[in-house]
Amino acid sequence: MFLGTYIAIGVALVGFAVVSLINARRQKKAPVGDLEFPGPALIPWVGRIHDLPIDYMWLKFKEWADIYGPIYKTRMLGATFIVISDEKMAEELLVKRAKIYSDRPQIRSLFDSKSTHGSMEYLPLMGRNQYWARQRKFSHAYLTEAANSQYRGIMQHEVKRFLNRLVENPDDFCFSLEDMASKIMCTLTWDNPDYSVYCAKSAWGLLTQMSPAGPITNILTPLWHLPLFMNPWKKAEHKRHDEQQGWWMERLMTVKADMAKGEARFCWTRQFLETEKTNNLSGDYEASSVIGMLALVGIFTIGGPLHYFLMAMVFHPEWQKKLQQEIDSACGGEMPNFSDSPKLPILRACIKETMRWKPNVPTGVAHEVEADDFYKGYFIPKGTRILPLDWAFLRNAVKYPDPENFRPERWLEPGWPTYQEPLTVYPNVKGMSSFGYGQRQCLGQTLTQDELLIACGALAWAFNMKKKVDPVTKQEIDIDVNKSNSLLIVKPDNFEMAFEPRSEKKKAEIVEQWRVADIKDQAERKAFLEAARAKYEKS
Ligand code: HEM
Repeated sequence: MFLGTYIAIGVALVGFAVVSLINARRQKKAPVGDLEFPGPALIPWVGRIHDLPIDYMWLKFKEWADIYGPIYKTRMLGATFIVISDEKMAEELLVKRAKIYSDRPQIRSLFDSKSTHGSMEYLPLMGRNQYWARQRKFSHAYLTEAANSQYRGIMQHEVKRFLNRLVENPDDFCFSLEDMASKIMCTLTWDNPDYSVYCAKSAWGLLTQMSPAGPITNILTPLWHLPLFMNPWKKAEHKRHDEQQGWWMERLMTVKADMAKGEARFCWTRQFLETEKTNNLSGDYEASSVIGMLALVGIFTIGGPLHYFLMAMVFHPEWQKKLQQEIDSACGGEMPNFSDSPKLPILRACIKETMRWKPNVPTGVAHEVEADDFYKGYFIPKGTRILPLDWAFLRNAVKYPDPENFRPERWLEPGWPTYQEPLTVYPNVKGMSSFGYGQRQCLGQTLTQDELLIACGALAWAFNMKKKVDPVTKQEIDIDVNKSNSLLIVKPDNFEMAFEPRSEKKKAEIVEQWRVADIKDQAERKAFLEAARAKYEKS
């Protein structure tokens, strides 16, 4: 870095510190007579940034919850956080008072993440504004409609490809697993699974950019305000942003061009373009963004539980066995289908317990408060960020005895606090605290539930999932279940394991099922195109 850059950084930091100190002095104090939230002692301006680790931040938040209680306050570089680790309290604030608890904080290292200035790009990060309201409605309609019709066939197709890839190249499973999730989303959005690799890369680019563990400018926020010519973070974000938006727009334009020739099959983009006049989005740019965003979200969210399900199976062969027995008897030897769900409580329990054991949004997603408020005698000023700490909710030993361990029986056996009947319906993952709260609750719950059911069911139907044996030392290769990234949405670090087809017959079946599915898909695409071209030529 140039000397000038260091000087500018220094000036920016000092300037920011002065402004923040002035703001801190001006900051609203709890009205006299009202309680101050408990919480760790705070250093002016810095708050607790000095001892809040970037890695596995949720563990520190939980540690503080164990000391300061289920609701406490902390500050980081000028922002006030209320951290909640009691589900009832989260509901009281984020659901019952959703009217003023549903905004989002600004993410420093994204341009206009809240869409305050009309960028309309990132639905989950938007403030509670008009763009958010209409995009939420739009996405909700698509995810619901898709649940009823389109995506189930797409999921089954991609799961068959995934199993075949595991037979052909088992060591590449971390890639093929995420690629499966990406292909499902790329087919739903643009009817083209070949976009999957780029789309997944783009998804992680955005997720990194918005996470506290991403660019330093999300923590040392003043650095973001350095002039562009000496600001590598802003330059990098310009590049990432422009590429991503350009790619999303290109996808929409490709579908539009195909539609003009009658060559576009069903996908969300075609659906948008057909109903453009009746839906209330502002046009192509906004539509390309909301659709592109859904594609990205469906990749980095579902990847986490899929990875952790594999780990759970490796470490709990007894549950793997029970699961395989359940699938074999309930599905008559076939790969599980959506309609088998009522007969597969053990599968649903293993999936739900995976999401409880290793929640993949462990800190929760922050809501920002839009007006001064009081809760249990405590003052919550406007602008406070509320963090529903999912890691703590799911480690509540009263609701989840033996919380550190993978115990699917807590969903299956009477006597456990979480047991619920009928087992044809429960357990299921919808409504888990992991999907958030109130007006901002996750829109992808049905899609998640269906994809996990089909993918995890297929894995248990097809393979014995085991530790891998090192070919040289002949020792089993260990897996560290506690190592992951520390982004807002978590997945474990790549690990090694083995996928042993449960029999030669099954192996042949996996290969054959994919061969047939692939031929059918290609034939359908070809027939559609030929029919469209014939029609076009006639007209
Ligand atoms: C394991 C899977 C998933 C988890 C754990 C998860 C979790 C979450 C969480 C915690 C939020 C924020 C809720 C809040 O602020 O209170 C959220 C929002 C959202 N999720 Fe998911 N999600 C998952 C999968 C999906 C999928 C597959 C999609 C769609 C393809 C999706 C679409 C969305 C959208 C659009 C929002 C923004 C809602 C808004 O801001 O109004 N999610 N999700």
